[in-house]
Amino acid sequence: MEQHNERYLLRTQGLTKIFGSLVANSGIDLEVKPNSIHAILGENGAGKSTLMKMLYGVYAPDGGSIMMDGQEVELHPPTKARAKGIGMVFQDFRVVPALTILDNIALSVEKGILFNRNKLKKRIIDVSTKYGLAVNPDAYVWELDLGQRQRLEIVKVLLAEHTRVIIFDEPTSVLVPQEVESFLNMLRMLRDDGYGILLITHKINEVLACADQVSVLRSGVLTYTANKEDGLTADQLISAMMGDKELKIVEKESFESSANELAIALNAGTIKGDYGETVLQQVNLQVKKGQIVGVAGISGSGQRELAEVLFGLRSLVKGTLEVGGQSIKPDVRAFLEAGVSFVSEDPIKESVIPGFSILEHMVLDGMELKKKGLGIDWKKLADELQNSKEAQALALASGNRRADTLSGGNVQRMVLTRALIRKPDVLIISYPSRGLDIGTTRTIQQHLIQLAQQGTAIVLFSEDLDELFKLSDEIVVLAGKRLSKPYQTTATDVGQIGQLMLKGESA
Ligand SMILES: Nc1ncnc2c1ncn2[C@@H]1O[C@H](COP(=O)(O)OP(=O)(O)OP(=O)(O)O)[C@@H](O)[C@H]1O
Repeated sequence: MEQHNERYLLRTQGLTKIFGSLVANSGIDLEVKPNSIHAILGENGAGKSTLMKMLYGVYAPDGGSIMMDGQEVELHPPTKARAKGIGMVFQDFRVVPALTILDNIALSVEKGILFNRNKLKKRIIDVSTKYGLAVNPDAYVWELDLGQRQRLEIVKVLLAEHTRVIIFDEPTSVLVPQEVESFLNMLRMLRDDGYGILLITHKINEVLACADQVSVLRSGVLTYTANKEDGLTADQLISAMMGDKELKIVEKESFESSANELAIALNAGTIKGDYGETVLQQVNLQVKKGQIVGVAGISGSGQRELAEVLFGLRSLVKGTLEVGGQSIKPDVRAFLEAGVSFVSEDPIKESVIPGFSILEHMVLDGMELKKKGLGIDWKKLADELQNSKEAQALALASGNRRADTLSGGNVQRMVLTRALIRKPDVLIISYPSRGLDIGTTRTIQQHLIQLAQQGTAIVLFSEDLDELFKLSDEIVVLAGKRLSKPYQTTATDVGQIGQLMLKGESA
């Protein structure tokens, strides 16, 4: 990396961004130093992504200035930011699935198609080995799981010519717990090599583990900055983020089902993946009314395919599926009518129509339509949504907001509200707290517990073992194309479930 002698690599003064009547960032003063990891914390919608997008040149600021090398710079559009040495690893990866890793990187770092394949391949291997990133240049991107795709993005940024500031937007939200430690190690290595790192995260333990400096955004204003030498603590950071609001404690009583009524049952199900490969073989899953069954497994063990079968988005190759004691055909309408709700693992990609408002999303598969003459009574729907317990608990934005103007966490709140507002008999929910700030995470967890107490059967997919243990009555584990028998949460522990995740039930 090129050496620079300034005290900072990048500095903003009074940086401001306005969307219509909303001031998303107001008067932000921020410094990125070399050899430093600067974590940015803040609740959903606080303005973190907006700030990062100005630094990466996606948005032009509406006010304030950005300095690099002692001079004011213009970073918009991103080509300018990249030329100045700023790289960004996004949450949604900007890669071409049909191409190999090598070709994807060639597209972004080489000029023209006449690049030297062997030379570039060697550079990819060298940089990925140096930072422990383990990528195979010849692998196709469609074959890669999310963690591998992220490593590709990082290699791309590192191979760009002038990179010295790297922005990571919630990088660990796509990683399984086993990958997080090596990711943090890589960040430390980058820091030690002189890079300035900006890290957006909702996970306080990650901040405590690696940040040299922390800043907190609240409602678009930078309200708090502290350095590692000042002694960072979790309590201090949480109260800087949340102010007087109290962080809820999630509590669950042990599950006792008097009815023993099965709400959803998969019997000897065999499931194929997108490419015709067998993903799960002869698996059984039974969830009673009012019960929460957690599904653990390392990513790519069949979570997505199983969840899709449980909502009629994918057919079984063999076996049967019953909802409320009745067999059901693989058709989403039938599942909705039978009282099943679904939250997919990647709502932004799979469940959101960018030009639609929140309210329009609600009626897509959530709220009952209110008729007015021959049309829909939108006003009545909007009132019903705004007054609903679910929307209020999750502080959902106003119903007329377009989904593509929402922050990532606010999209997740919309999708969760939509699934919960129907008070489903069965809820299939993947990664409920992905992208949510710490306060909202607790709210949704408590809400799921309450929903189960009112009789909803919940199948909970999560990579967060703490969350699975906190919420589930039983945990089942996906490994080696099988689903384990159910383990009572009170009679097992993280160690046993972790072993099962790695080795399956023969372990
Ligand atoms: N393109 C846009 N048009 C209108 N409003 C926007 C746009 N992008 C963001 N906003 C609004 O700006 C505010 C800040 O959003 P931002 O995405 O920066 O928040 P964030 O802190 O990154 O949140 P999260 O933790 O949920 O990702 C939010 O109220 C959001 O709805």
